[in-house]
Amino acid sequence: MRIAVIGTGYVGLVSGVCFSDLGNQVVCVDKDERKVAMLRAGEVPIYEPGLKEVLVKNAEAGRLSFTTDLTEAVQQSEIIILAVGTPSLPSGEADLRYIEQAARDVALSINEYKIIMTKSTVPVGTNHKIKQLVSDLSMKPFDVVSVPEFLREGSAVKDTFNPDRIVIGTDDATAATKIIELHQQLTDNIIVTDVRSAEMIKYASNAFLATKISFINEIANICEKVGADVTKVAEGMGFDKRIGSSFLKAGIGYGGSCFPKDTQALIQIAGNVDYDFKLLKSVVDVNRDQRYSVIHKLEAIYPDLATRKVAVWGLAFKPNTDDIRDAPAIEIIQELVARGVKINAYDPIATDNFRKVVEHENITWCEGAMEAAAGADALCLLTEWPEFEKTDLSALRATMNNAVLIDGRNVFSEEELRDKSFIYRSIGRPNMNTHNDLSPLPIT
Ligand SMILES: NC(=O)c1ccc[n+]([C@@H]2O[C@H](COP(=O)([O-])OP(=O)(O)OC[C@H]3O[C@@H](n4cnc5c(N)ncnc54)[C@H](O)[C@@H]3O)[C@@H](O)[C@H]2O)c1
Ligand SMILES: O=c1ccn([C@@H]2O[C@H](COP(=O)(O)OP(=O)(O)O[C@H]3O[C@H](CO)[C@@H](O)[C@H](O)[C@H]3O)[C@@H](O)[C@H]2O)c(=O)[nH]1
Repeated sequence: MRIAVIGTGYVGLVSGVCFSDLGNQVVCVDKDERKVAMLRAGEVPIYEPGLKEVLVKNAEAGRLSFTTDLTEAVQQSEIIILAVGTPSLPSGEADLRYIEQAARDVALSINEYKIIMTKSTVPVGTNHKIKQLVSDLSMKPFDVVSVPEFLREGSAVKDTFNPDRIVIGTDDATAATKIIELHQQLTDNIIVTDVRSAEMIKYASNAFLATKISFINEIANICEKVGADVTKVAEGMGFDKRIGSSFLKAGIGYGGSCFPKDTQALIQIAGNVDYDFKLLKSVVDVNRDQRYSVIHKLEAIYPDLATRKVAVWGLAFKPNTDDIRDAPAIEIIQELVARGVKINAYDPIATDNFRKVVEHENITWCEGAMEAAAGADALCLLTEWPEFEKTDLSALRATMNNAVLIDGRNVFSEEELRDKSFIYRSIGRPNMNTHNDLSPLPIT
């Protein structure tokens, strides 16, 4: 099939690469000339493991190309995939200006029958609006199909080639057949629904996963007070197939370009039809508070926190990505800096992106983990990059001014820390937090 993908963010790029790898002819369109020039040169504008290899392979095979010329791309394709951003407005509602503009651009370019397949996450009813918008501008035949995307950053290639399911929302049987054909090599779990249900499946899925995270974070907070270990609690719960073990990792809360935005949007979608989504509002509140748990733990150790130097390991919202959109590290570092704390920050990949959003004279950007820890009064681990697990804790203790470790992602274990003389705080693991055997060094 001949496919045009509009937007070369995570979703557009990975979809384009996947469909070309399946033998289709794919052209990816972006209005950002810099991105298109990079992609044409075989460079990938985002850090996503495995993406570059498969992109270059398909580009060299002549199945995948990149352009800024939307009209030509649309005219030569049968299927047009909309994969542009739908960020949050200040109200929390999804900002539909990019998807509406892309739909208009497509409408003005249609020369013959097209299937417009929306992969962007859009509020319920948006695909009907897109249909209206296109038919207002074009007399040519077309169908609009909602195919929400479920990939995760950091494992986007694997997720796209091995999806748990494909959801196809359409009212048209012919379009459904064509889109099923496009995906049938990927999975047998293809669910065809009406358009509104497909749109809702995406929001409901993200809201449910966010709920699991806020739930386990609240359990963690109670564990700290009653003397239980949340990692054991989550393990014990996860063996129950009805609960499942995934998305039960307690920490400093969820971030990223999707959960914060999509939970807010669903609250708004509900509000627009006079439904007060109380549960999801609490999920969002819990998540906001959870980010501050790191600061509360620091304050409990250092009443004079403002005079201290704190190392931060991890700036990206999760490991294996350079994406810092709504990363918990942003709010945590901004709050510490506002209090006068000096920060040594380090991330293996995301520092350049982070500096575009947070810049302050009290922040020193470091090239390595040990460099960041040198002379610090405390170290906060905010992203569980694999390299942090391999830390030589004796060397870490020796380089820090005070051996205080706040582990926001429960990376280290009690065994590893025994006899290392750290004051150690993690999330929901009270035994370690009060363990006298750790013989903490006196704080200077
Ligand atoms: N990032 C994810 O992991 C993920 C996963 C599932 C779903 N989604 C959803 O997919 C959508 C895209 O997210 P993303 O993170 O991949 O995108 P992004 O915001 O990183 O990139 C969007 C791209 O679209 C381009 N663009 C915007 N308007 C255009 C137009 N009219 N013509 C050509 N190009 C245009 C922009 O220049 C940009 O490069 C969002 O709705 C998001 O919620 C994202
Ligand atoms: O047990 C867990 C799992 C995740 N997180 C955090 O949750 C956030 C999101 O993680 P993840 O879901 O792995 O990454 P995303 O790339 O944001 O993917 C989510 O958002 C995408 C965009 O909608 C969807 O496509 C995916 O299915 C959905 O998992 C990150 O900050 C994680 O640190 C936790 O705190 N605990």
